[in-house]
Amino acid sequence: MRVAHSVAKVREAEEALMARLPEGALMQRAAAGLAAVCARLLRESGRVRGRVVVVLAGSGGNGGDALYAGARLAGRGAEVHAVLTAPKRAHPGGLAALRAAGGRVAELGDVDGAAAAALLGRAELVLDGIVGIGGRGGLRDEVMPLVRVLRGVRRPLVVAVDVPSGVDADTGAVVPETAAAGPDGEPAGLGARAVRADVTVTFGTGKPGLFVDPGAQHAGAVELVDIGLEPWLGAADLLIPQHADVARRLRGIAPRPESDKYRRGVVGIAAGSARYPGAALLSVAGAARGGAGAVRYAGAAAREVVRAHPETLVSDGLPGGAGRVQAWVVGPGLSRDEHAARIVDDVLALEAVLPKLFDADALALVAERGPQVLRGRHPNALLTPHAGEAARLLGEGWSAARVEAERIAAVRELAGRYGVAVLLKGSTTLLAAPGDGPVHVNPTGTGWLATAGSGDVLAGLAGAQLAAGGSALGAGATAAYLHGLAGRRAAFGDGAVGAPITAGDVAAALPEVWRQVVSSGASDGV
Ligand SMILES: NC(=O)C1=CN([C@@H]2O[C@H](COP(=O)(O)OP(=O)(O)OC[C@H]3O[C@@H](n4cnc5c(N)ncnc54)[C@H](OP(=O)(O)O)[C@@H]3O)[C@@H](O)[C@H]2O)[C@@H](O)CC1
Ligand SMILES: Nc1ncnc2c1ncn2[C@@H]1O[C@H](COP(=O)(O)OP(=O)(O)O)[C@@H](O)[C@H]1O
Ligand SMILES: [K+]
Repeated sequence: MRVAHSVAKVREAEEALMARLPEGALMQRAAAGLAAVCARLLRESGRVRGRVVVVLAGSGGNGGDALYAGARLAGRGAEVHAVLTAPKRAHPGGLAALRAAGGRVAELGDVDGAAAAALLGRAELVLDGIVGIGGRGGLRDEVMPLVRVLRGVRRPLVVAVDVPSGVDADTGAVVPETAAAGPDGEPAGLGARAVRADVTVTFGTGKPGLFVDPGAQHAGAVELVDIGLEPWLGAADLLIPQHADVARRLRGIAPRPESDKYRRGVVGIAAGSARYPGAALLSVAGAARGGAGAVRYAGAAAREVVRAHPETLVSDGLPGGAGRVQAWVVGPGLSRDEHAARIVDDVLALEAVLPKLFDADALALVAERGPQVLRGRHPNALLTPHAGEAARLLGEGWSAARVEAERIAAVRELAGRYGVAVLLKGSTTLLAAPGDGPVHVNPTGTGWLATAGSGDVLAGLAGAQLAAGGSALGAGATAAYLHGLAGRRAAFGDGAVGAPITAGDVAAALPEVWRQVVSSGASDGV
């Protein structure tokens, strides 16, 4: 399990630890770890000696880390150039160390467009130490010309110090660039007021913004440097499961000699309608490969379902009359007509403790009825909205865009308000349960999953995991993890190039990624 802590918790832990250490010791630990990662990255394509490293150093501790790390790399023979983005306030110790090691220093004002392009064009590695956890808002105007040049040059390896400068360390939010041209007449930027890194070397613990889009896209691969904060950190705010965590659960629900299909769990699917029969097939496809012993289908697409999945137990009535199940999935392709409303109300009338997953049209119907139909009544329910559905559930003041910009806050608010577990889908999928516990971030997935019906497969898969047992949060996190891996497997195969996939391809890839996770579960794989 990877973890992340809020900036406030990191600051508290740093203070507690610093009080026990000689002045500057913590920054030296950070800089040593940072330099070691940079040296390793440089050695992947040769030696450290003679390589051109550019350090972008701001005025705070983040710039200090970057300058000290630059000094260490210069000490190993790299040609290190620092650009001070706030020259009068650059970290004095770091600056002295870099100079003493033979590094060259320029001020931001001396490095205009052409000079910046020439310098960054020669760089093989750029250390982004403009701003770290002390950053507020997107990068300021004075550093944007440099950041735009960095974006434009033949890409050197960009290593962000602690967090990519301009990314909100707590939320992952970035400030988009305005469409207008920059102050020096440089072309209008298309990206964000933030650095885009290949690798982020973060200190002490992960920061939430490194794992949640759009911050995650700016962070690249995240490497943790241990500076001894752990004993002072307290509970994590974010958990990021890895192969080993998911493998443990999958091993736990694997069939045993005494298993039969009922003991493994039966998942019920109330999905599809005369208008959208496909959603029923895709939910059943996800459920059938999702780890339950059997799938019951109740609804208008019974005939199509049994033709495509002959192993399914089908009926065309309401879920309550379909026979015993260990978890119901309701919503994909259901429509929002009176009959759909009857189906949702029928599921809401089932035994309170029975796990129930609400997706798609069922979420719209739940939103109409209000949080009180779930809160305090269905402790094992799971909602699986995308951003638009989440905004509808949250109501006034929320839009899909706001949910996407404030995903962590949105998923927490939903779980709190409805009193149930919530899986918020999107480019970063998050899960939360009611209360102050950590939010789970799904680290798998690919943009190729943004294809019609892939959410239906996820709903079926998550329902099967619910039927197999355990908490709604655990079932949802496992389903999201497998679904993301299956999407990658279907889109990329064994290679690095993705291709379009269908939702059916995602379901078909599930057994393979299941095996992959369980067999490699001893090591952290993502
Ligand atoms: N504490 C420790 O023991 C350890 C800390 N460590 C390291 O220190 C980092 C935290 O250092 P920090 O607190 O000095 O803040 P930091 O991230 O450098 O930023 C502050 C500066 O940025 C500026 N600035 C702000 N927003 C901006 C913007 N949008 N665009 C541009 N500039 C902006 C702001 O300017 P001001 O508002 O003052 O004008 C101020 O000068 C942490 O991430 C880690 O790397 C490690 O060494 C481990 C030990
Ligand atoms: N940009 C993206 N990157 C990664 N995964 C994505 C992205 N966009 C969508 N997804 C995933 O694809 C699935 C889409 O589900 P959903 O929005 O319900 O679509 P549908 O209703 O068509 O099935 C979800 O699992 C979601 O997390
Ligand atoms: K940084």
